[in-house]
Amino acid sequence: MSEESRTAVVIPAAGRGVRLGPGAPKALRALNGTPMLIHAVRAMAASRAVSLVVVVAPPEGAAEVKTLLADHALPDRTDFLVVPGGETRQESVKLGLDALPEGIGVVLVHDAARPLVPVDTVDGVIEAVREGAPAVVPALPLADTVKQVEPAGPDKPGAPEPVVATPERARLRAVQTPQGFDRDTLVRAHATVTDNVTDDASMVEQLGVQVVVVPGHEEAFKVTRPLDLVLAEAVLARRRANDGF
Ligand SMILES: Nc1ccn([C@@H]2O[C@H](COP(=O)(O)OP(=O)(O)OP(=O)(O)O)[C@@H](O)[C@H]2O)c(=O)n1
Ligand SMILES: C[C@](O)(CO)[C@H](O)COP(=O)(O)O
Repeated sequence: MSEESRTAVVIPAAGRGVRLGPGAPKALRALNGTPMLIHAVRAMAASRAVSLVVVVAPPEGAAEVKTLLADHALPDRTDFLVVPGGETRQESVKLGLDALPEGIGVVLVHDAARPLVPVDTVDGVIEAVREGAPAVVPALPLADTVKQVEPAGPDKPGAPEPVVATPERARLRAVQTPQGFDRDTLVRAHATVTDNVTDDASMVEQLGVQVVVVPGHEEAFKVTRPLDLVLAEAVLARRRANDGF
């Protein structure tokens, strides 16, 4: 592996988890007794291609996150850094990018809120970037039909919303993380794009750079609402049962 193709992962973990309900910051909440963040860090460090993981911690929680990383078994081949996060996911990712050392050529951005992504998905994204794609996102086809609506607005919750269009489902994909990038492309996107967007790949799209999709995985789902915790614990239980055979 050339020095320039060394791969780092930035894990934005500074969100509050409002949609999950009251409690600790989402990344620090437990899944089967282990913080979600530790599951996510292990999922990234499971890839032999990953040499550095930068965790972007809740702003007041960097010391706690450093202690968590020290207290849990993690692969020796991977280095870890912790930096405090920002007000938005975008700001947090930028703070993680700013902490990257020289010699990293490929950067993955992975939500702490997707703790169960399998290593094959991580490796698939890294491989596509190393083969020359500047921006790669894992994604799945949709199970539901999607409608574009005229949103009712926050002051009218539950009000009927007029449908504007029904995009052709076969052309849509639900995008996951880790999203992988050539480092210079992602740094340029974060230096250029000022709109608040919901993923890093759309910032790269705004530069006019081609983003490509590779297969995602059902277990890379994002823990967003309380029911997702139930699903995550069921996935962990199934993995444990399968390991037992
Ligand atoms: N200021 C922020 C906001 C979000 N994130 C991270 O971005 C990822 C995706 O965000 P999301 O699932 O929306 O997490 P929260 O912002 O915590 O959720 P909510 O919107 O329900 O508060 C999470 O790993 C979250 O920790 C972050 O690092 N910094
Ligand atoms: C980056 C992401 O996970 C891709 O699906 C998603 O856009 C994050 O959205 P969130 O609202 O910040 O959870």
